[in-house]
Amino acid sequence: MLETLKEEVFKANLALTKYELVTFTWGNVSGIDREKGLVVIKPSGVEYSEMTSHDMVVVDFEGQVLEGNFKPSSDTATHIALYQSFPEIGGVVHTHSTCATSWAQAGRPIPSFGTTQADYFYGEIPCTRKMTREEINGNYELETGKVIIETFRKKALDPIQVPGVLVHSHAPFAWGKSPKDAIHNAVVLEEVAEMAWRTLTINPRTSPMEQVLLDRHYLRKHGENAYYGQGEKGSGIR
Ligand SMILES: O=C(CO)[C@@H](O)[C@@H](O)COP(=O)(O)O
Repeated sequence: MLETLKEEVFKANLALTKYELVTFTWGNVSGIDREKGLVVIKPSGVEYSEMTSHDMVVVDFEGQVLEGNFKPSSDTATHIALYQSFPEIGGVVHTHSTCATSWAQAGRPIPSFGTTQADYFYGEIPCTRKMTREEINGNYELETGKVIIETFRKKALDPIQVPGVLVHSHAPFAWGKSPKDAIHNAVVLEEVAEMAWRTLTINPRTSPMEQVLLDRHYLRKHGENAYYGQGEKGSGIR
């Protein structure tokens, strides 16, 4: 079942190690088949070096395992909540990458200080509120998804324009049109988290970049008038 998507999700999970976004098994990637309404996700706690594409787990929107020899990632309910609320996304990544996680632990959004971030995120990378005791002791992973969605709704953010978030006291989630695209955004998120930290170390009073520069960089790579790269006008960066 869903062999192509399994291969795609497996390769994306391996990319987490290639880009040094995970320690041990602290991360997961999933992909969705929107037509079938099924999600393919990494098995929980299985070493990346031992994993094969056949170990990927197929779940439905209720989190029921339809195929797979392993239990799905412990974060499956968060991934499903994001797929349900953000209908345009096709892949989700969760990591505990060092710099992005440090911002999440500090409970601070990552300001848009420069064009590296502006090329991928149309503004700051938000941080959720702290989760309540009831949320943590309840259906924790589902509630994690809900607090992300609440953050985007309250700030009126478009998940396509801002393809990632920091979960307070936890770590980042990123997403994209596909599992590969989500990995791309997770890599950028970690890079800009480190750059922002260093920027504030050099100058604690650094202000966010000018809106005109943010617009110029984001919009030349995304949207109908995008012109960056080799594709047709409007095809965007990837
Ligand atoms: O945050 C955590 C654990 O606290 C998980 O995201 C991480 O360890 C990955 O778990 P899975 O192997 O995907 O179940």
